[in-house]
Amino acid sequence: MTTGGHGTDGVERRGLMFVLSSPSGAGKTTLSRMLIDRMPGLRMSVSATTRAMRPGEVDGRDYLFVDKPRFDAMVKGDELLEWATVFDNSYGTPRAPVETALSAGQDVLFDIDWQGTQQLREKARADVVSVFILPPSAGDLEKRLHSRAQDSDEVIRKRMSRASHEMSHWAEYDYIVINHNVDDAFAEVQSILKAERLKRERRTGLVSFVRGLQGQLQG
Ligand SMILES: Nc1ncnc2c1ncn2[C@@H]1O[C@H](COP(=O)(O)OP(=O)(O)OP(=O)(O)O)[C@@H](O)[C@H]1O
Ligand SMILES: Nc1nc2c(ncn2[C@@H]2O[C@H](COP(=O)(O)O)[C@@H](O)[C@H]2O)c(=O)[nH]1
Repeated sequence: MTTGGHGTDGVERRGLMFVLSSPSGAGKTTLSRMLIDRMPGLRMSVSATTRAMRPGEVDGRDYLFVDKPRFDAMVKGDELLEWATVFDNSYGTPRAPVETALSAGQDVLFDIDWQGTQQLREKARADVVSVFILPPSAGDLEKRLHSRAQDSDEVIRKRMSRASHEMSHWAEYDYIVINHNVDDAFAEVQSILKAERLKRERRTGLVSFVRGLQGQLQG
C-alpha cells in the first residue's frame, strides 16, 4: 500500500501507519497532538464520525462530523480504509488522505480502536506499528474522563464500563505504554516511532546507499 519517501537521513523508505489505541480517556488524543506538533513527517488521519461534536472540537480538524446516511454512503462507496461502531456511533478512516500522505513519503498517525487496528493490520501488516496506551489505574482513568469535562456523567459511565473490554485487546499490539505522566509517555511513544522509522525492512533505499558506499571504498 505504501510507496517511497525519504527518511531524515536521505535514505528512501516506505511510510508507516502509526496507530494509538486505548480505553477512552487514557490519553491518545493528548499524545497524538504532541506527536503531530513535534515529529516532522507525520500526518494525522482525520476520522469520519457520526457522534456529536464536543465543545472545542472543529469539523475537519478533529473529525469529519457526518450524519449516518453520509457515513453509510462512505462505507458503500469503499471510501473508508476501516470502520467500526464504538459507543453506539460509527467511526471510520477516510482512505484517500491516508493513501496520498503515504505516497508522498509521510507517516500517518491513527487514533482508532482495536477493531480498526485489526482491519488495518489485515490490510498492511508490515506497514502498521501499533501502540496500546494504558492508564496507571481505573481511578486515574475516571478522573481523566471527568477532567476533560466534555462528556455527560452518563457517557462517562458508559466509557468506564467499556474500558475493561477495550483493554482486553492489549496483547494484539506491538507496544504497550503506561501513561502515568504525559511527558514520559510522550517520550516513550516518540522513541517507538523513531526506532520504527529506522527499521531495515522499510528502508528501501539502503541497498543502493550501501552499494554507493562500497563503490566509494573501491574507487
Ligand atoms: N498522564 C496524564 N495525566 C493526567 N491527565 C492526563 C494524562 N494524559 C491525558 N490526560 C488528560 O486526560 C483527559 C483524557 O485524555 P485524552 O482526551 O487524550 O484521552 P483519549 O484516550 O483520547 O480519549 P478518547 O478515546 O475518549 O478520545 C484529557 O483531559 C487529558 O488532558
Ligand atoms: N475504528 C475506529 N475507531 C475510531 C476512529 N476514530 C476514533 N475512533 C475511536 O473511537 C473511540 C471514541 O472516540 P471519541 O473521540 O468519541 O472519544 C476512541 O477509542 C477512538 O480511538 C476510526 O476512524 N476508526
